Amino acid sequence: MLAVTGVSRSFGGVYAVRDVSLSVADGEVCGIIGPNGAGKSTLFNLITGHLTADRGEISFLGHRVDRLAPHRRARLGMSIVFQAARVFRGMTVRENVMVGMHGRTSAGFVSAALRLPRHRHDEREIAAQASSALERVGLSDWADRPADRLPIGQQRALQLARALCARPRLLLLDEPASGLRGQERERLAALVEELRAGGLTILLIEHDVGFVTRLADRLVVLDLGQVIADGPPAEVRADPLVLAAYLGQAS
Ligand SMILES: Nc1ncnc2c1ncn2[C@@H]1O[C@H](COP(=O)(O)OP(=O)(O)OP(=O)(O)O)[C@@H](O)[C@H]1O
Repeated sequence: MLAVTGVSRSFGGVYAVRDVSLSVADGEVCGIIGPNGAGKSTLFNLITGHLTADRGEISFLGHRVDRLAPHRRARLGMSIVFQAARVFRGMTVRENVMVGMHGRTSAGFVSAALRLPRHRHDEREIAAQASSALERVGLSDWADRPADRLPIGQQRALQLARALCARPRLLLLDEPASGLRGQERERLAALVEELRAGGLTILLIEHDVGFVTRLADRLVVLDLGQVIADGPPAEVRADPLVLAAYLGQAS
């Protein structure tokens, strides 16, 4: 589904990502881990299109995407949940999910402004899709409540619902467990497991190695911008190179 081949990116002459290759198969959950400064965020942004590579190729569903803007990659089926994403205040949970879906409907802005029948049909369609996404993430009971009252764990679930509305082929999660503790983390892990069981392909970068080990079919480990291990989580975690890279890391 996704193939990254020989991708490099440097800042001020220093490599953040160097000659990285990895692939994600259909239905797979792939985790990218690595110590601080390893290049995880840079690689994530290269895949989403928020950064461009100096060298290398990125293909998604058979299309070369490495020169495409983020919204064009999104249109092909990449959907991102950003780490720092917030909910919109003053809106309900359902409205938060519906926002952003309007641009994707067939009727468009003019018909929306004039409130033509097609627009009303689209509105119903959008509301139905939002409800189904909220059900998928277990937020149905919260749909009509103010989004900013949600606990942080459920705000993360809301962001997932928003991403699912785009019917992604590949879901990209940026440190989904950050800021979550105990039960909230468990709930999010269970949710990602459910999405995986439903056949969704997921790529996540994560600081919390325990969280990602449990969820991923495969782990790719970066250190100093390069891939130092790639394989099943249990194997990768026992790899001497990986253990050495994490040695002396405080977190
Ligand atoms: N916009 C930038 N300008 C200059 N240097 C950058 C930029 N983005 C990243 N870097 C550098 O590239 C290297 C990799 O950073 P990156 O943020 O990708 O690592 P990371 O693995 O995500 O780290 P962390 O876990 O701390 O978030 C670091 O040395 C960082 O300082």
